[in-house]
Amino acid sequence: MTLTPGDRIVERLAETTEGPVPDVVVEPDAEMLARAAASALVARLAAAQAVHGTASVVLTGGGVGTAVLRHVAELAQEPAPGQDVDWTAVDVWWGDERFVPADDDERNEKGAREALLDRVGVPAGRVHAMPASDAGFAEPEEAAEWYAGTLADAARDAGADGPLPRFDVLLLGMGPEGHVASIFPGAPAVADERPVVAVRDCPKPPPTRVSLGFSAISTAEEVWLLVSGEGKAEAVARALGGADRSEVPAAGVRGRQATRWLLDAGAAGQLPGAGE
Ligand SMILES: O=C(O)[C@H](O)[C@@H](O)[C@H](O)[C@H](O)COP(=O)(O)O
Repeated sequence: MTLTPGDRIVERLAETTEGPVPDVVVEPDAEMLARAAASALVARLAAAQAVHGTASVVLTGGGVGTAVLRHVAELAQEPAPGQDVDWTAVDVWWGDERFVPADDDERNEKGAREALLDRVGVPAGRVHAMPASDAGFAEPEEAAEWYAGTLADAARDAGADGPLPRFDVLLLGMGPEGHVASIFPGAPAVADERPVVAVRDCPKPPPTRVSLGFSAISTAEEVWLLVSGEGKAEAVARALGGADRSEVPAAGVRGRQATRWLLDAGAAGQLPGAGE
C-alpha cells in the first residue's frame, strides 16, 4: 500500500506557509491510515538499516499509534521486498510515557510490547522505555533526568555529536487540542528546552508523565504525526496554519529531513484545499 499525497493541500499550504512545507498524506479512514503508516514505517526502518546497520524509532501511545504497531507486526510475518526489517537491530525509544506502575494498562510501553515489540523479538537491551513509577524513581523529574542520561549514553556510544542518538522516525499522535507527546497547550513543557521533561497536572489523565521536549523531538530525521478523526481537524488546520507552539504544540515539531502529517479524511477536513 502506498501513501496518498495530499497534493492539493500541500499546494495550498505552500501559498500560505513560510519556510518548508510539511508532507501531508491523506487516507480515507483511520484503518487505512494505520496500514499505510505501518507500511511506510517498515520501509523507512529497512532503508535506515541499509545505510547504518541499525534503525531507531520513537514510539507514541494513542489509538492510531498502537494500530500502526499492530500492522507492523503483521507485515513482519511476510515482509514485502524492501520492507525486511531486522528487529534485533532496531532501537526503540518513547516520545512520552505515563508515570504509573509498570504493569498498568495506561503504560504506552505495555501497549507497544503487546502490539509489536514482544511479537517481533526486539532485544531487551534495545527497548528503551521511560521509567515506570515503581522503577525506583520517587519523582517524575528524576525519571526524566535518568532518561536524558540514557539518551546521552546512547548518543556517546554511537559517536553522535550531541546528547541525543539518531532517531530515524519519531511518531507522534495529536490530541484534539493539539498536544503532542505530553506537551500540552500552555503547560510548562512548551517552554522547557530540556530534552526530557517531567509533566505534572496534565489535563488528560493520568496527570503525571515524562515526555521528550521540543528540543529532542526536533532532532529526529523524520517526524510523523498520525492523526485521525474530525475532532482533530481544527487543531490540524491550526498547526499547519502556523499557530504558536504554546497554543498548539503540534505546530512546533519538525524533523531534520521531513515532517509528515499522516491524516485520515476527517482530520484533514479543515485544511485549505481539502476535498478539492
Ligand atoms: O499519552 C497520551 O495521552 C496519548 O499518547 C496521546 O498523546 C495520544 O497520542 C493522542 O491523544 C492521540 O491519541 P489517539 O490516536 O488515540 O487519538
